Amino acid sequence: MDISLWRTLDAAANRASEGLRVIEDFVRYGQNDVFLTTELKSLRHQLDSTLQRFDRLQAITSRDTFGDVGTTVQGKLEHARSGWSDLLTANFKRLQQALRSLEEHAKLIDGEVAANFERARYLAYSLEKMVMTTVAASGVFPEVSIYVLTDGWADGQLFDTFVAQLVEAEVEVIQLRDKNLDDRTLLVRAELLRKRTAGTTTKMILNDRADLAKVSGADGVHVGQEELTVSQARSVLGIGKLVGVSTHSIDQARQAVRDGADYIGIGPTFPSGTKTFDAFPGVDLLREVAGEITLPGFAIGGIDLGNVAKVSAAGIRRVAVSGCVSKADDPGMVVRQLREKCQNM
Ligand SMILES: Cc1ncc(COP(=O)(O)OP(=O)(O)O)c(N)n1
Ligand SMILES: Cc1ncsc1CCOP(=O)(O)O
Ligand SMILES: [Mg+2]
Repeated sequence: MDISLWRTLDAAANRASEGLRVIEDFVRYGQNDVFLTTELKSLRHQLDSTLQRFDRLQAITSRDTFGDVGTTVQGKLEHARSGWSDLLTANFKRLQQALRSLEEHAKLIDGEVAANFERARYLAYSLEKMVMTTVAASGVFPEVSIYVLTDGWADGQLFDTFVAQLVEAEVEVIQLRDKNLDDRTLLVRAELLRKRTAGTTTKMILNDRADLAKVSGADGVHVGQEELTVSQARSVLGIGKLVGVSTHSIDQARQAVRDGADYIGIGPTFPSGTKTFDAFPGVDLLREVAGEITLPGFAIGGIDLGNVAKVSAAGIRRVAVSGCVSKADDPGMVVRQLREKCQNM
C-alpha cells in the first residue's frame, strides 16, 4: 500500500480518536453523565476495533508530523472556543470529518472496513444530537424545578385565576392536560395560559396535542409512550420548541435521550388521585435514572409535600405535580414549599 495512504489513514484515525476523547471528557467530567459517557465509549471501542484491521505499526512508521504542511496552516479561531456548544460542535465536526476521510480512503483497501467507518459516522451524528440536546436542556430547566399539570377547570375564569397564582409563584412549567374538553374549548384555555405565561419564566406545555401546542404558540408538548414520537411531535411543532416524553423504565429513559427529547417525565412514583395505574416503578426508577442520565427528568405521580423528600433523596429535584397544587387553598404557597423542600436536599 502507498505510504501516502498510510499517512492519511494514520492522521484521520488520530483526529477521530482525539475528537471523540474531547467529547467524552466533557460529558464524563463536565456533565457526570454516565449514559452518554457509555454511548461515547462504545463508539470509541467500535472505532478501535475497526482500526485494528490496519497495521498500526505501518501507519505510525509512515507518520511525518514535521513534514505535514497542515500543522502550519491554521484557521483564525483554532485556539478559541466561545463556549461549550462551540467546543462540542468543533469536536463533533472533527470526528465526523475524520470518519468520512477514513471511510473514503478505506474504500481503496477494504470495502468492509469502509462500511464500518460509515456506521461509526452515522453513530457520531446521533451522538451529536443526544449530547447537544442533553446539555442545552439542562440549561432550560433549573436543577430544582416545579412542573404543574392542570386541567381546564370548570370555566375559563377559574382556570385563569389558578394559572395566575402559579405564574406569580414562578412555577417553572405549567402543562395543560385535559382529556375531556372539546378542541375549541381546549384551545381557548391554551390561549389564556399563553397570555398568562408570555414574558414570564414559566413555560407552557400542552399534553398530547402537538397540533394545539402549535396553534396556541405553546413552548412545547408532552407525549406518552403510545403517542406521537419525539421526532413526529417536533416536526409538527417546529424547531426551538420543547418535547417531553413519559418514561416508566430505565430503557425508556435511555431511548428518550437517544430520540433527542428535551426532558422526561419519570413515573408513576406514588399512587395518584389524578390518574390510576397498575404498576409503580416508584423511587427505585428515580434513583436509577438519577444515577445515569442528566437530561432533565421530572418525577411524577402522587407527589406532595409529605413525600417529596423521598423524591429528592432518590436524586431527583425536578417534580411534576397536579392534585397537591390544584386542591390547595393557596396553590402558589404549595409551589414555593415544594421548591424549598427540593432545594434543602
Ligand atoms: C411531565 C409529565 N410526565 C408524564 C406525563 C404522562 O403522560 P402520558 O403517559 O402520555 O399520560 P397522559 O398524561 O397523557 O394521561 C405527563 N402528562 N406529564
Ligand atoms: C398524568 C400523570 N401521569 C403520571 S402520574 C400523572 C398525574 C399526576 O398527578 P398527581 O400529582 O395528582 O398524582
Ligand atoms: Mg399522553
